[in-house]
Amino acid sequence: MDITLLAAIVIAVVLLTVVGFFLVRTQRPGKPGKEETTPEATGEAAGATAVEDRERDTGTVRTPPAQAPPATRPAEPAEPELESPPPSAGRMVRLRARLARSQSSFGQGLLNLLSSDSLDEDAWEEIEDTLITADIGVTSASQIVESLRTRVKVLGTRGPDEVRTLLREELLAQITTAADRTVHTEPHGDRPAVIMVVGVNGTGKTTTTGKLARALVGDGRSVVLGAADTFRAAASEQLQTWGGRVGAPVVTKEEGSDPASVAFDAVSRGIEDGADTVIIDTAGRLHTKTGLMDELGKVKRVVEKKSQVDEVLLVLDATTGQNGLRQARVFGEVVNVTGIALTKLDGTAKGGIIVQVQRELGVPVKLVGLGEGPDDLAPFDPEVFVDTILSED
Ligand SMILES: Nc1nc2c(ncn2[C@@H]2O[C@H](COP(=O)(O)OP(=O)(O)OP(=O)(O)O)[C@@H](O)[C@H]2O)c(=O)[nH]1
Repeated sequence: MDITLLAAIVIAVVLLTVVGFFLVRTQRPGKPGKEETTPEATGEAAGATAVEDRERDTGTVRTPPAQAPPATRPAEPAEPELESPPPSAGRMVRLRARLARSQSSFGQGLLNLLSSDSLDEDAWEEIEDTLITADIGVTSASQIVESLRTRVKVLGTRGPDEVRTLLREELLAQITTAADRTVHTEPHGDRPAVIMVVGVNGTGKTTTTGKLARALVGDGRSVVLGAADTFRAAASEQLQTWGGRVGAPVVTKEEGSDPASVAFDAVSRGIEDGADTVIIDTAGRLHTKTGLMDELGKVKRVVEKKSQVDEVLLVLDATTGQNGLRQARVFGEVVNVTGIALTKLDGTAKGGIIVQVQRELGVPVKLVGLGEGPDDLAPFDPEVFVDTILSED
């Protein structure tokens, strides 16, 4: 055999052996190697890299990849049943027992003094002191006493009914103002009415916002709530609970967000939804903190870019007396308060604050809080108030 032919055969055999060895290796199962990478896997990795790049570029929050649905779905949580709150009309009459409990000692004290056998100087002074102790204010107290002295003299006799009638008229003359007590909740055109709820810490703003929303729903209105108290996370949760119970959507943002932006979004949502009323709960702030008061002014100005503000309700705690008046003055300067919601009237005998706050601020008390229950907020009715504190039962 030719030596060249032999060499060619040997080389061919060696080549076939080497190729055969590699072919067998690649078909054998073993550890995942580079050659095992699937196109899908490569695509996923490329996709992930693209997402990461986008995130790096835009700083957006990453959304977790969609999970494959489980074979059997867990049961949907049951929708909470919506409550049907009672309408707002006649609430003060329903809550008169609360009012009688807290205020009637004041009324009865006055009636007893006026009915005493001799109405001498000391007695008149005591009547004036009783009125001042009830936070009615010095000016109003002396006006009431002056007028009563004159009328008692003219009347001559002082039977219990006459005394009651006199006192009723004098108290009503001090409480009734020409100002309108309507809470302006009616939408105008395609825009909802906008109500801002303001006040110092702990007066009951969030509670009043929630109670008012309930009362409006009870009156057949649709309401959107704005949790612009972004300072206290619990306030937003509290409001969501109030809203959830009556099906009122609550616009919120994370703690520390700009309250003006929450308020703006809440009004936008109200317009989109065609809601009747938007109520914005704001953070409690001390009237002495200029920065915080400026922030409140900003919230109102930002809302006004979207819609007029129909009502600014100042929430005052009836138990804080004179301090409440100081707060009212400063808030009035910053946001043009249109009405007072006087809370915790069930917890104090100093209902006379109603007279003083209206006189000082020239703004009517529109709502009164008479308890911690969800429906313990009532439109203020001066006649029911006076009749209750002068009633014998
Ligand atoms: N007895 C009584 N308690 C009330 C009334 N209104 C509110 N409260 C209570 O007052 C407390 C404070 O109420 P909130 O609504 O949290 O007060 P807030 O003004 O929103 O508080 P901040 O957000 O901290 O400023 C709660 O315990 C309420 O239940 C009322 O009319 N009567």
